Amino acid sequence: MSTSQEIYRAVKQARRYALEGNYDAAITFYTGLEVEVSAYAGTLGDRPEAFQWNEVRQRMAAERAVLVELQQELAALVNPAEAVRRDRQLARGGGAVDDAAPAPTAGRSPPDQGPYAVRDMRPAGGNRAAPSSGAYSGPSGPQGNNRRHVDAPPPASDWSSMDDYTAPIRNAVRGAQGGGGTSSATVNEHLYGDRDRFGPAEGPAMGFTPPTRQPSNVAPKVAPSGRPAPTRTPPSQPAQPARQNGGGAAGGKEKKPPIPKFGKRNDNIDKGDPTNGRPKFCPRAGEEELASLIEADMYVGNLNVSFSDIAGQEEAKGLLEEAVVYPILMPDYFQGIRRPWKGILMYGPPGTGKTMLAKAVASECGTTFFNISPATLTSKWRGEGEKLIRVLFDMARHYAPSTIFIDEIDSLCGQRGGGDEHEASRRAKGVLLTQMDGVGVDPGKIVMVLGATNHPWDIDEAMRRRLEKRIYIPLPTHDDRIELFKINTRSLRLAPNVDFDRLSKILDDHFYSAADITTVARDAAMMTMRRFLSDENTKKELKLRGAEIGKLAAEEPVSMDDFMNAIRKVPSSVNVDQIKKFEEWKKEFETIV
Ligand SMILES: Nc1ncnc2c1ncn2[C@@H]1O[C@H](COP(=O)(O)OP(=O)(O)OP(=O)(O)O)[C@@H](O)[C@H]1O
Repeated sequence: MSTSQEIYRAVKQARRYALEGNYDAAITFYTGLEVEVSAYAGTLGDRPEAFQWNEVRQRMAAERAVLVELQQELAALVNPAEAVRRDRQLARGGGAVDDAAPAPTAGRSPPDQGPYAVRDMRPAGGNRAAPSSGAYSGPSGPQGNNRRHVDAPPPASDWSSMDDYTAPIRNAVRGAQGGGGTSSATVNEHLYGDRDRFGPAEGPAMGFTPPTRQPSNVAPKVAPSGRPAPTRTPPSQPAQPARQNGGGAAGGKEKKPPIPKFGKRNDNIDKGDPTNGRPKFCPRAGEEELASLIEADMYVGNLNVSFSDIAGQEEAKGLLEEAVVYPILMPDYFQGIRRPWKGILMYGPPGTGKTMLAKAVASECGTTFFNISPATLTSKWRGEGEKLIRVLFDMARHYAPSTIFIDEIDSLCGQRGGGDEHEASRRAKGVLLTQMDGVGVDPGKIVMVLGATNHPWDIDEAMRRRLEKRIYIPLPTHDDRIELFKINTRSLRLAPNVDFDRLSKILDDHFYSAADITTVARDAAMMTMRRFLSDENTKKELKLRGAEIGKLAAEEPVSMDDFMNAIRKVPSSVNVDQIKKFEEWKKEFETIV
């Protein structure tokens, strides 16, 4: 077989790998071919064929450069750190960093590979031929075989098909480079119709101000497989993605789910549908499981907690209203210097209602609520934590306006650098910080990060800075305790001697949390049953007349003594030292309002 035929076949194979997206294999092929062609041309001296082969080698190098560029763009799309690196490089005026393949040097094989051995990076199980079977093993060049005649390369028209393979993606890449935005964001827009399809790149480190834009009415096109299909439209003809919610007038705004008036429940919300009628989030291939894990912790609309269920905490409610609810209700006002806070931290002793407040906020303003525990992010998914966080923020943006609630945020973002800090959780933390930097970038997609902690002093400085608004959730006051007793005994019959004011005074200076008072009320409420069952005869009849006895016990009023006994039995779960520590931290770190 002639050299030209072998090389021609090998180029076709390289292009096939490129078409399949197996850029690693294609680049390796090209690199090997360039070496071989260069060596062969060198043996031809001054013959015209040598010139022709050198031209072919240059063409191969150009095609390889396109692939290297594509590979870097794709890496940047999925990896914010890579995106930052690329953006910096582009800002410096550099082109693609060709670190994926060495420059061809005659007679030298690519590093770490046998001549032209191909490392297949494609996922296993796909419809593909084993690359090793088709790998180009080098032409029977002058070094290896006796060459009987000099081959000229095939005619130029035969080499022209590479463009067909990569044109759509390359157009998107070029559109990005010429489009004025971040390259990865613009590529996202061209390919997927959504600039932050894979989450924004690192904010401040990029060295540019991310452009603000109107709320997106762009939905990714959905391929039959259920995954978004690339919008293969050249930059001159911007993609026209399908409109969400079944269409609407051109240029119309995205139809958002109705936002209930503050303080009222939104009964129109479809509680059975976590997407609330919106197009379902399409995870990237391989991230479906992570997306469904997050979906399990995702709620829309009414979470059955309203501000009126929460006793006291009036100041905290007011601050949360201003920090979370109003920006959603008045997005145009909360722009520029008034932009919503990146993150809000609720801190205070345990059982003071931090979780309830987060749920009430989400219920009151109809946001999508993601209740993520650090355990989800770090334990089972150790190593996947970074991806999980990125998918979480992707989903939060997709279902915006959203609230991401991270309870015990200190356990995820504790003081860094300790020797025992697991590398994976250090990386996960880094991704969380980066994503938080990106939440305020798009005013059309409000995502609030609401953290809660009982140990604010354990939160590291980087996270503390991003949790810009800090709200102390203190122990209940005298009046709050009265309200707590009232809320918790709404369904009970109370004896006329029950005096909540007196009970609250008894608890003064004893550091009872709201949860402690709830336990006291619950315990008191059980006293009527205990009284009934202290009678041995009634106890014996329980199996026969259980329902009837239960009804009688429920009708029995709960007395003041019941509450007093309950207080004796239920100790407070907070002590004076803890309160002092909170107040010191508050003095040092709480935002002044
Ligand atoms: N302000 C409140 N009003 C009414 N009930 C409350 C209040 N605070 C706490 N509770 C009661 O205490 C329980 C625990 O509250 P919640 O989980 O919101 O507290 P937390 O501050 O998040 O606690 P932790 O820090 O331990 O997670 C609630 O289910 C509720 O019964």
